[in-house]
Amino acid sequence: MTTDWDVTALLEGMARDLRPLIDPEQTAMIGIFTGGVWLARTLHAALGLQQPLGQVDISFYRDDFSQIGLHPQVRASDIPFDVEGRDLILIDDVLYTGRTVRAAMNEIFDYGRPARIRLAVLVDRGGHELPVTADVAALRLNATAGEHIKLRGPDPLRLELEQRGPQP
Ligand SMILES: O=P(O)(O)OC[C@H]1O[C@H](OP(=O)(O)OP(=O)(O)O)[C@H](O)[C@@H]1O
Ligand SMILES: O=c1cc[nH]c(=O)[nH]1
Repeated sequence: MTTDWDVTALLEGMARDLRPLIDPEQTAMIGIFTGGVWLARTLHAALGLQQPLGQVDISFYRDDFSQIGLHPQVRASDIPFDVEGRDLILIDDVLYTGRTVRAAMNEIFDYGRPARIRLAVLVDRGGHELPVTADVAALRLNATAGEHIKLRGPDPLRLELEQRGPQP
């Protein structure tokens, strides 16, 4: 697959696709640590959202928490607006199995019951294990099990393809 990815252009595409889905006064955005928060900062500004940006760290909510233990850099989640009845845009860098998104939604529901959650990701790499789909994805790939798509940053943001497992 081509790996000549321009993250700035991909972010512009995400903002363009999100614009018709939002009400800048009411819609709120939440980024998932770490890469999702980097992207959400740019998208939040580009879309002129008036609710403050939220962030979630799903380390304690993962369904494989007991297997992988605690991430060395756990940060507190911060949702500085009322979630109840609100339209939310959840941002992450990569959608793979869908377990991170599921965990993020579990955490968000601890704050209240949103009216709607839409998911926007930089890359949907395929391989979903849960019924989670992205409403907006700048890139949709069919990555193999041995390929890992990694967002590095925050400045500059770079999207890289790494080989981490057995080759097909
Ligand atoms: O759909 P999933 O199978 O849950 O995978 C997607 C997640 O994997 C990566 O996070 P990772 O846990 O590797 O941490 P990172 O944010 O530090 O890269 C990525 O940032 C996504 O959040
Ligand atoms: O390719 C992948 C799979 C899971 N998480 C990532 O960040 N990239």
